[in-house]
Amino acid sequence: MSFRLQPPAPARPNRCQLFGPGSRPELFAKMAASAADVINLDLEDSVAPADKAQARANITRAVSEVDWGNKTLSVRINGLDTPFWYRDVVDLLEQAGERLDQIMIPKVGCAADVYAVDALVTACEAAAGRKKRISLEVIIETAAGIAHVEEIAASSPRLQAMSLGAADFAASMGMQTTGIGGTQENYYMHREGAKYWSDPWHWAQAAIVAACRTHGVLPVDGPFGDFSDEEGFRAQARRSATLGMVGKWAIHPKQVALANEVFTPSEAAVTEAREILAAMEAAKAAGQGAAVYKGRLVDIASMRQAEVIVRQADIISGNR
Ligand SMILES: CC(=O)SCCNC(=O)CCNC(=O)[C@H](O)C(C)(C)COP(=O)(O)OP(=O)(O)OC[C@H]1O[C@@H](n2cnc3c(N)ncnc32)[C@H](O)[C@@H]1OP(=O)(O)O
Ligand SMILES: O=CC(=O)O
Ligand SMILES: [Mg+2]
Repeated sequence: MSFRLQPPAPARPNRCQLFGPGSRPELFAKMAASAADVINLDLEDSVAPADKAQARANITRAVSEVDWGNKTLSVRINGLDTPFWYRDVVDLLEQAGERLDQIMIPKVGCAADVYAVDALVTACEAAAGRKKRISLEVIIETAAGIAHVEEIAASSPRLQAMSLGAADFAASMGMQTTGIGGTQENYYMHREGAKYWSDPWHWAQAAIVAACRTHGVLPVDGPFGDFSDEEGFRAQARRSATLGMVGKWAIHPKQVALANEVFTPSEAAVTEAREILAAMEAAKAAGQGAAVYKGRLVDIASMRQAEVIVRQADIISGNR
């Protein structure tokens, strides 16, 4: 390990973030009753400009009126290039109840974007005498966002999570697709008459995971637009989990169970992780730094790998 240690990410479940437009308040109770760990009430792209004020009022009321249980309650504000975002922050902080946990900033392009929202949140919190410190999450969904991903991950002690927003990311990068996540028809290699599809989101996900893990932020995979394609969602989510992401968005309630399934370590994986830890404890007691587990090498690095899985399972079961 470097002299500068890697800080742990917040110890809270974040397997699924369920989105719903602020302009559809009839969905709020259904969202609250879902099995998602995080609720994202949206003021941004799922709300038409003419509906922004009403959506703000709907959300402000629902923060206190709906029973959100033990979910993380987050509101996605409008981007810093719009005339809406400051009013989103001020109204939420002045009028929404203490139940609000988090504000999501879309289309973040540099650390100063987070600094600006942090400064406004800090002033509003103090002026309104709010007791609970609001946390922040960001979406990386522009060319500038991915180019500055590391400084964004380091931007504020309030920052808890960072998502990849595949739709806006594709648009900003000039990618020739209207697909939101998943396999892209024209992204393949060709060999001996066969096509081998590759994953155009992989490199951005890996950059987000590295930035997040360096600075103790939760890395999250964003939307998968085709909610009728369950296997497509599973495949993308499994890849994200394997890369180190902790969860994925649901843009339809059908996707909540899929995300929870993929981002909850299986019983078999947890059992194996615990067995590796036990094998290594026995090896250490015998003065060894390495051991054989089921015919393969395990050493002290294997303990760190196993601890990732056990920690994730413990966070989800509420043991941490
Ligand atoms: C690229 C991005 O920025 S993604 C993030 C922003 N986008 C969003 O927030 C969109 C969120 N999703 C939605 O608005 C909707 O799910 C839509 C538009 C995709 C589909 O809406 P509908 O046509 O109403 O969906 P559908 O008819 O399949 O709904 C089935 C049931 O789930 C409910 N439902 C639909 N969406 C949601 C939701 N987001 N949360 C909770 N419940 C929902 C419906 O009310 C319906 O309930 P019922 O069985 O009691 O009648
Ligand atoms: O905001 C999300 C996206 O995919 O764009
Ligand atoms: Mg977006």
